[in-house]
Amino acid sequence: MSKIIYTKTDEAPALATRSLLPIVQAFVKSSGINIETKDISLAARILAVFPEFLSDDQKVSDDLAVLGELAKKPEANIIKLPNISASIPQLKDAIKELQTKSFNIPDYPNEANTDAEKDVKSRYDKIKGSAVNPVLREGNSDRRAPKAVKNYAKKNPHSMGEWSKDSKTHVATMSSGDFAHNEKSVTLSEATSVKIIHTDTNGNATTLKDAFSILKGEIIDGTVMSKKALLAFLDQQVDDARAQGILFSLHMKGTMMKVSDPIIFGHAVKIFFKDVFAKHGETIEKIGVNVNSGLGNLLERIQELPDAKRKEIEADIEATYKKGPSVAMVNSDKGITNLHVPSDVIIDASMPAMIRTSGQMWNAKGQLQDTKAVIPDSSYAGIYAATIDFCKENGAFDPTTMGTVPNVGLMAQKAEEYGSHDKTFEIPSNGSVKVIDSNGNTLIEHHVEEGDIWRMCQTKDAPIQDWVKLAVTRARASETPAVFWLDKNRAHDAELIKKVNAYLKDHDTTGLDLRILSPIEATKFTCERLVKGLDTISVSGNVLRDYLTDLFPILEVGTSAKMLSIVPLMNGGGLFETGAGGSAPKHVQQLLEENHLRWDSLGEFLAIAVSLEHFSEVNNNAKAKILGETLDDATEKLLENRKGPSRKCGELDNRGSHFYLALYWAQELANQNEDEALKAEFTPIAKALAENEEKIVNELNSVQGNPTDIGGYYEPNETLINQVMRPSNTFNAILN
Ligand SMILES: NC(=O)C1=CN([C@@H]2O[C@H](COP(=O)(O)OP(=O)(O)OC[C@H]3O[C@@H](n4cnc5c(N)ncnc54)[C@H](OP(=O)(O)O)[C@@H]3O)[C@@H](O)[C@H]2O)C=CC1
Ligand SMILES: O=C(O)CCC(=O)C(=O)O
Ligand SMILES: [Mg+2]
Repeated sequence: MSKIIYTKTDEAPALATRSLLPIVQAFVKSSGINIETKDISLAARILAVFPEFLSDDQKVSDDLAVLGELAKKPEANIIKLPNISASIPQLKDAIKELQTKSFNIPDYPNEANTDAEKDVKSRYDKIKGSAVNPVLREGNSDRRAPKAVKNYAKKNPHSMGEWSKDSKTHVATMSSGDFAHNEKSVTLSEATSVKIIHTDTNGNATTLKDAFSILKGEIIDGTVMSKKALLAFLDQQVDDARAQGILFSLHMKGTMMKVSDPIIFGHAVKIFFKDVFAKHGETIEKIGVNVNSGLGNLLERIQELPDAKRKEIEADIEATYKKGPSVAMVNSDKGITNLHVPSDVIIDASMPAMIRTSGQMWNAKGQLQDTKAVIPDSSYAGIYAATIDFCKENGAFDPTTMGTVPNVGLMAQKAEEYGSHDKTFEIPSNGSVKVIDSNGNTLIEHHVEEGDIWRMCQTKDAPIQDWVKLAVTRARASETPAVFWLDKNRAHDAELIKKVNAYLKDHDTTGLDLRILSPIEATKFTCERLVKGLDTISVSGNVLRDYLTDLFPILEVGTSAKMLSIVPLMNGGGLFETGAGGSAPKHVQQLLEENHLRWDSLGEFLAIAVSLEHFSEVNNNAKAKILGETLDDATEKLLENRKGPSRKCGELDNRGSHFYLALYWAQELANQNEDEALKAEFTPIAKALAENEEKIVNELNSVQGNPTDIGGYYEPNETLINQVMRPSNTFNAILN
């Protein structure tokens, strides 16, 4: 029998699941709809790959692999909540927590020398970073703000910091030597296989990656980030931030770009603290500091040193801060800077948050200050620069009047940069890197130097065809202009543009406004329309999909959590992602400190509704359709009545908002006349929920205000977490 899969993930969304899922299961049970969970949390993914270290009752199945297979089948119907894309510090924390819970898994080897260590490290490296989404995304992305969400934001605008023409905030990006400028791109006219070979200046060749197959029509790119150019750029930016008296802030995607970006992050830490590294380099090396894991790793490792040496290093770090520039802070109370942990500042969320806050970030004193946003590679930095320039010129966007920017994103089958990590290499020595096909022809070649970061990306043809079709379908369905964000002067985009022009001919595009603009031009065009209240679809590649589906939603509706996020799978199934945001670690902290969860499950509500609709179509189940439609109506009512979670302790939180969803959903089901059985079932439930509203809300809100314990962070205790997330006996009894 076909079923809906609901994913168990991490942090705030996983907490919310413990409250929301029992409600949804209770509502759909009588309609022959089975909702099953699959555990793709970081903890479960770790346990799944180390069975031989676990006792039989500790072993877990590899649910991610199961879902990866399912995503390729027509019966797939998966609701995917955001999960942790773990940086090394997060991975190590999770390992430590599991070990204290008597899971006898191995440590993460900082350096792997023996075969056994290499094996352990390679298993962990597959779990690291963005390891879930790319496996499930067997389709392209269709993300937008539903009308009800947009209308709610217009009537209840979120705060927007003002912009001044004299703001010193700006984006700093490289003008040569980076990935954007060194890119070479080829479209394969026939299927082949390629290997990646490094040859040093003495002619010694090393295989970086053994032959792997490339499909006919596939686009492949190779490019390189010059270490020399990067270091010079970073050094210059530190000096310039100091001279201008603004914050230094680095914005990377260390999670999805899990090989390249931590290396770049490490270089930034070293350059920023160059006096410290110059003086103590040897000691730092000896105690095994991994600077790619951030300043946090250095501060942790020096605790092992004798007191005097440690204090000396700490004093030199202090001196660097004093000399300036000031660094943007993640948490000024705790002294955590942007350079502490690579996963604390993730560009898709961090840049829009800054733009929403007048282009300012927090300094060490806890005050907002103008900022230099350092985005080394220039491939996509220009969109933020253009948005910032637009705000300087025109002032902040106005959520009560601005239009909307839905996105159609090319992401299927690990498209573009986000699939490049297994083909990204930190170059060991000067020489060349070549991509060579099965006939021995060199397709791409770069001269490289020691420490450069070389990478290759792939984009398959079938996903491109599907993406063009999705763009035309969406432009037609919403009668909205659609812009392909592609730069004819960039090697990869030039190849893609040829395909877009060819595949657009497969569709009826009469009357549609479709254009191709460079990302910077597209930003200007879109922003100019936005302030006039006009909508524009962005049709973009994978990285811009990620950036744009946070940037515009955060400006328009305050958070990307409110987005409808559909992935029509290429083989006919449906993957319904919830929102476009992440796992919000700050929200867990608040729950632990004061038992208030401000996570908004709106994205989940929207995803469940479309999943039910998809289920009804595939299984010819009319009840599922009614459940989906009534759920959407309930969500709209919830927005109208402002029953979303508040940020403040003591007020309605995530759990309370779920109660209202249940109340309104039951009422909608009781009020519909299409299905008598559902009406009869939900009439008394709606009545009971309404009669007990005050009592239930009181039971849900009165638990707030005290610290709470869920018995773990990555692997919480099931009993405790369920108790915390379902504290109303009255509500639970009605659901049962
Ligand atoms: N699809 C996925 O699986 C994704 C996973 N991630 C992962 O999430 C983690 C955190 O990433 P980060 O970049 O900080 O992004 P987040 O989206 O988690 O956080 C940014 C901020 O957005 C707000 N926010 C996000 N979602 C919600 C929600 N549902 N309800 C209310 N507010 C929300 C919160 O603001 P405030 O605190 O002000 O309330 C939050 O602090 C990382 O591990 C990252 O890899 C990130 C993006 C997508
Ligand atoms: O997979 C991840 O790490 C995050 C994904 C993401 O940010 C997105 O797809 O919007
Ligand atoms: Mg994102």
